[in-house]
Amino acid sequence: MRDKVTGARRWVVKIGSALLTADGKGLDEAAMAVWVEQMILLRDAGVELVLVSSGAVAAGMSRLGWTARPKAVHELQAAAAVGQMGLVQAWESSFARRGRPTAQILLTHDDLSDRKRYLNARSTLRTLLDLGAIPVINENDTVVTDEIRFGDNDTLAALVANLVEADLLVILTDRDGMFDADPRSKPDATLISEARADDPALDEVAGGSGGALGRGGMQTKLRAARLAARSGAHTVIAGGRIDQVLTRLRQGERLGTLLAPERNRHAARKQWLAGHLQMRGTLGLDAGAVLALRQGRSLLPVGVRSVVGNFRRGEMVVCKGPDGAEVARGLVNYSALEAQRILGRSSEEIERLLGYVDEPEMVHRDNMILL
Ligand SMILES: Nc1ncnc2c1ncn2[C@@H]1O[C@H](COP(=O)(O)OP(=O)(O)O)[C@@H](O)[C@H]1O
Ligand SMILES: N[C@@H](CCC(=O)OP(=O)(O)O)C(=O)O
Repeated sequence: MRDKVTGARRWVVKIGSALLTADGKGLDEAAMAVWVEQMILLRDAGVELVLVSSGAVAAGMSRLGWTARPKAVHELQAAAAVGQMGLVQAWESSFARRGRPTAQILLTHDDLSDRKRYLNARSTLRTLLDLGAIPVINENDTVVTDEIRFGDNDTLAALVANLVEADLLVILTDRDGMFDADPRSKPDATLISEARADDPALDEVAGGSGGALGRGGMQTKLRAARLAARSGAHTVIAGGRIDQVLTRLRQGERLGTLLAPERNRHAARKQWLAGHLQMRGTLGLDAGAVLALRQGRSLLPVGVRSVVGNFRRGEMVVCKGPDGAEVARGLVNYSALEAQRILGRSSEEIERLLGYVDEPEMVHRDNMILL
């Protein structure tokens, strides 16, 4: 199963408060530099990386000289605002020393539930990845209210993994992975090396909550693995203090706990597409195209009769049959303008009509859900 780790091309790496703040004594910049070193090597080897970093509240507490985590929300938010400055400063300067730009992204729940903001966040993140920058993400703690908080960054990291369609979510924490019982209360607990994310037996073992600094504990990490699995990502929960942990994971070493999605990436992606993207337009199909789609084939321009809407390449469209009934939904390979020009034509004609060919299909079957 570790080939899923070695072969992963897009990683989301989440580093929790417990690790980042050297048990509450400010940011552990030496440890951060060691992770940066490894992330630089991964990035140079072609792995696209998104970093989800906690630690703003803990870093802020230390900068403000507070020893106990405050209870009042506005105090937590103030600490986060102070701490976030130090947090991004530390990541930025550490990556910059190795010539990699970083980009700060602070997200709230609304940013991921509102379709338009979701797509905006998605295209910005994709652009940053294309540019080779390392996005550093945290929750926008200063503006969230209790009801809409992610609260723990495990959940945020999983939603980010969905957002960028990551292959792998790596959750680094202060334990070596998920144990078959909370190691705080059972020191002889053993590490679970591999499991399926949806295994109900895991609910029992991940019962305890987080430590003094972190929020989630194993429960939110398990939930995160299940959320990430929805878009087909594997999750590794591993010890951030293990020597060269990221590099060794990449090399296939069986470190930490690997949680596998129940469906393969392909099937999971289709299911996830079904619920997550806004429809941008409609393609009207002829009867032959409807039949082809029902047989599991891709939609070719030749079977398209009409184009409605103003969509861009990569956006979601509805495919309707001659009777107006919805047949499928999928990500379209051509913009509405381009689609208008190639509809009813054979794929061989695309180049002559447009001057280039993106794909021979209007909608590829991998990016389509039949209804
Ligand atoms: N089954 C388990 N295996 C490992 N750790 C567990 C388990 N159940 C609870 N924990 C606790 O979860 C803690 C990690 O979560 P948390 O403190 O939220 O860290 P982070 O800041 O990295 O998110 C561990 O220190 C551990 O005490
Ligand atoms: N946004 C918060 C992170 C919340 C939190 O504690 O997360 P985690 O340590 O990952 O369980 C912060 O930066 O302090």
